[in-house]
Amino acid sequence: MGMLITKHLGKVYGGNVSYQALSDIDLVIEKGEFVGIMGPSGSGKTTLLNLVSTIDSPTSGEVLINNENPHQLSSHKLALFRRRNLGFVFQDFNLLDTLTIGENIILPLTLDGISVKVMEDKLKQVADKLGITPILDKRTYEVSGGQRQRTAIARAIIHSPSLLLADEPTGNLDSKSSRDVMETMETINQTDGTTMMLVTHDALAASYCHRVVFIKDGRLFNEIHRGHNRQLFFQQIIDVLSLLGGNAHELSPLRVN
Ligand SMILES: Nc1ncnc2c1ncn2[C@@H]1O[C@H](COP(=O)(O)OP(=O)(O)OP(=O)(O)O)[C@@H](O)[C@H]1O
Repeated sequence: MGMLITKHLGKVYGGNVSYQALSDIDLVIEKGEFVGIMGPSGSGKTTLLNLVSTIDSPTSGEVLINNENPHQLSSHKLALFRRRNLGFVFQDFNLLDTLTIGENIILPLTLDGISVKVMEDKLKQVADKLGITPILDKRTYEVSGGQRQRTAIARAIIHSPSLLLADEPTGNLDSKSSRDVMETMETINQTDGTTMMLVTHDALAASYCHRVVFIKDGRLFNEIHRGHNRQLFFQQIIDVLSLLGGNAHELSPLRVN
């Protein structure tokens, strides 16, 4: 039984000319799996992420998370569902500059009316796990890009979501910080068993996943599984990307493994 299941999921964007961005996506992600979604620009990756994260609604098919279809919930219940089940990590970190690193991390808990003592304990735990304890009192503009992204990951996991969704988490990072961030995500996946779905153009980032699913023209194209060798997986990812085609600039963020 999958933790995340999409059944015949489809999205047509309306407007003057309607556009079929996703068609018939059947995807099962098991509890504890770490799955990457890749594909050329415009293939529908963000659309898929938006449907799973409930930011947008499907025009056909359904999404089940922990056996529940969030798109059928009332807006109040949906807000609770998101807060309890989902964590989000974005390319541009989405941190608030007026708050410290620590305040940014506990922000989701303040919405749930949790006591200060419990918040402080959780903050300590998560900051230790992510190696950002020394910077908790700094402002977001006083720390590096990698530290900002680790802060964003800390914020995304502080409420122990069952599904962590990441949209190009290494998109604004150099290769060393990308590696740090992906190693952090890998550790969280292994130690907490958090299920993860990551949309990325970055083959290095994708090589940390257990499985990479490729989308082309809004449809599932292929998927490959990682064995024990991440370097080999990286090469296999590059091979599928070249098969998929796309413009040269889409492959430019590739980093050597
Ligand atoms: N709100 C919208 N209205 C109309 N068309 C849209 C909308 N959002 C996306 N599209 C179209 O749907 C297709 C899929 O877009 P999507 O953003 O999901 O692709 P992507 O694979 O994430 O691309 P990229 O890698 O460039 O971010 C594209 O052709 C895009 O132009």
